[in-house]
Amino acid sequence: MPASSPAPPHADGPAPLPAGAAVARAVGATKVYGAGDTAVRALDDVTVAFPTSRFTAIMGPSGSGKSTLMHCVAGLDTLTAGEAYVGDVALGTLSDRQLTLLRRTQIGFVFQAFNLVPTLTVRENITLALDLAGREPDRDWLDALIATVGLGDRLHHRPAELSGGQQQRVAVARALASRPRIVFADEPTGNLDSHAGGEILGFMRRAVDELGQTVVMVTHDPLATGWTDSAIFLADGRVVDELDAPTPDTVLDRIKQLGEG
Ligand SMILES: Nc1ncnc2c1ncn2[C@@H]1O[C@H](COP(=O)(O)OP(=O)(O)OP(=O)(O)O)[C@@H](O)[C@H]1O
Repeated sequence: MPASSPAPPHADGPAPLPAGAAVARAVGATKVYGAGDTAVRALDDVTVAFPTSRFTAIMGPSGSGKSTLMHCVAGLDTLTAGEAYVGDVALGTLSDRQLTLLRRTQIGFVFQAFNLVPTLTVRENITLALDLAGREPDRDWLDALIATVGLGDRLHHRPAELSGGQQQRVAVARALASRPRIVFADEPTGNLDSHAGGEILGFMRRAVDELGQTVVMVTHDPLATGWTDSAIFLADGRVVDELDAPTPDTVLDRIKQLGEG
């Protein structure tokens, strides 16, 4: 696949952002679930930015607010206070319909469960969202994706005929098919063995390096963080640390320090 400059969003989308600009960000993000004695402050004044064409990990102990942060920045959940932005659009100003449209056109999702449609082929799964939106896939982009996924000979298979790792590669290709501005991955390797997990992480790394994608991944796994450009650490709903060019060793050290702190 040819190397390319940072991927402009799909032709229907907004103008490309300058290099280093934040594709998505949260400013003073606070999320409280419930009320009164049982209220849970899942996010407590979080300010973070996810720069374009970077692979960022969100780490932290169970219950620290990782998924909540991702869901609020991706427009799947709303904040109690503060604001989340995709590009320069403040999500809190959008109607439900506008939010759905923004998610559909600008954001890709990968979840721990692969969520493929069992009756469709690999190729149909990859282009499903585009087909539903009546949009023509960008052929060169799709070819590059399919080559990167390495499933060119499986395009007419159904998900049940693939291994878990292969199914997740299809799910990642599906998330990238519409050339979203940003891809959010929630524990994408959680259901995979370390070999298949490494393949998925390598694939997302290539999507960032070669296709200019922006990827944000929630993970518990220090090994997975080694594939990313930076790691943000949450604890009790707050950002407590950030690490550039993380390695499994530096991440483990940091987790240990945070645990002792
Ligand atoms: N819908 C909800 N209603 C009430 N409380 C919630 C809801 N979703 C999350 N929480 C609470 O908010 C806090 C943060 O949860 P969140 O799922 O964001 O953490 P996490 O870091 O992603 O955890 P894990 O690693 O276990 O997935 C937790 O205390 C959780 O119990």
